[in-house]
Amino acid sequence: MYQHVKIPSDGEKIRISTDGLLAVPDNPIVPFIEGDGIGIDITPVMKKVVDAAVEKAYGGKRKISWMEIYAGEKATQVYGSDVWLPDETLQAAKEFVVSIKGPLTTPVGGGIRSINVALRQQLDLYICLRPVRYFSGVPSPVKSPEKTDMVIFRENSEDIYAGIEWEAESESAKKVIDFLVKDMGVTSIRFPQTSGIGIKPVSREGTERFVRKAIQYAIDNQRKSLTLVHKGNIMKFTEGAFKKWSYAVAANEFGAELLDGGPWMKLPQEKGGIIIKDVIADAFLQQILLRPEEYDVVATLNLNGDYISDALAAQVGGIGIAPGANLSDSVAIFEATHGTAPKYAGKDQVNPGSIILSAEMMLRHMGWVEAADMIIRAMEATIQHKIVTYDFARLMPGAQQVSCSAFGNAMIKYLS
Ligand SMILES: NC(=O)C1=CN([C@@H]2O[C@H](COP(=O)(O)OP(=O)(O)OC[C@H]3O[C@@H](n4cnc5c(N)ncnc54)[C@H](OP(=O)(O)O)[C@@H]3O)[C@@H](O)[C@H]2O)C=CC1
Ligand SMILES: O=C(O)CCC(=O)C(=O)O
Ligand SMILES: [Mg+2]
Repeated sequence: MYQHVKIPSDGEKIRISTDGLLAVPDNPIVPFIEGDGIGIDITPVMKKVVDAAVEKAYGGKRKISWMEIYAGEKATQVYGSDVWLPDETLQAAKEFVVSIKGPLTTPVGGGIRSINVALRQQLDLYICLRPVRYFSGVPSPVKSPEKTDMVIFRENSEDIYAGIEWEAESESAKKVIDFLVKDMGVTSIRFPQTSGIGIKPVSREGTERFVRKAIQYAIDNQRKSLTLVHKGNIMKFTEGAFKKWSYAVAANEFGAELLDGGPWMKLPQEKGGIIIKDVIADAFLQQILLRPEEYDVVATLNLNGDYISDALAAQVGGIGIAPGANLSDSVAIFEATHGTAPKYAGKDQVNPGSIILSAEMMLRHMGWVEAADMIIRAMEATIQHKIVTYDFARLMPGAQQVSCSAFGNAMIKYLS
């Protein structure tokens, strides 16, 4: 029973069958969170484009029944001023299996650090999957943006994002520092009286389940390489262990063998002969600009993945068209890489491309590939016709600058 969520009477649930595959009815109920800030602009446009693509692809045989669920500022209006992430939102995301969300503001002074992070942790959405590809015609700060074609696997449940930290000069921080100094023999806290403390948990189990999925993705999608991006030279038992455990999964579970004496590895030919390699995070950030064609699937921890997502998005035109998915072994929540961009909220101005492409990933995940393909073609055609929102128009001579909703309407016109 739901208190404020209205289940559409004309739809059916997506289910997970006994073999672990999705069973998607022709009229699935898909929960959506509108999102804060520019959520009010982009989410309705995304729904309109998706509905039009599904209608066109399946001639009315298939249709999504959208069901609104709440998080962020809208949840506080519906459920009460302290309720940023209602339990029934989590329940609906689990029960209806596939959802999509707009961006959510991090509440100032609330009990929750980030509602996005809380959603990922509470539903154990341990993979953040963010493909980065170039759409021809998009303005980019690099000379050959088409060379960037990567898929980021960002570990989504561990690392410094676990939110284990204590404020400087608090009783808790003092206690932890005392323990570190007296019981653990730590001598390297430079200013113990005034240090805040954060803890970075990275586990073998978390790494293994995550990198297993990333390698399988690389095999299933015929990718050339998988690069582990880490800062293991400095953080040996977290980032370094991530690298070590990941190579071990490649060897023990996928039969990878050392390449030229290692540490790089290669999967057997029947698994695509994919190269498994690693690079230190700072070097990676310069190499993606200098030689992006050398990187394909990228597997990395949470904080590195956050930085890398925005950096790579910029290379192909910015976070206006950067899609993503948060995945567990059962539940999926699709969302854009960008945030709530508050200064543009309600102005019908921003690029709805990120959430539309996130919905495209959702349709593909559901097996509705014809509608997904149509969305990709419509995005390509709209940009080719130089019909773009402000973010692209400011770097694109001769472009026709349109509003967020007009961009969606242009995409609908070019659905084919
Ligand atoms: N998953 C989520 O829900 C996320 C939520 N957040 C939250 O969002 C809030 C704001 O974060 P902030 O750091 O400003 O980052 P944002 O991603 O919200 O915005 C930063 C800048 O990116 C550009 N931008 C973002 N979205 C679009 C779009 N759709 N179209 C065109 N340009 C876009 C704008 O650049 P310009 O000004 O140059 O036009 C904008 O000012 C914070 O509360 C943060 O915690 C942040 C990231 C992810
Ligand atoms: O939750 C937030 O405020 C930030 C999330 C974020 O930056 C991301 O998912 O990339
Ligand atoms: Mg981010």
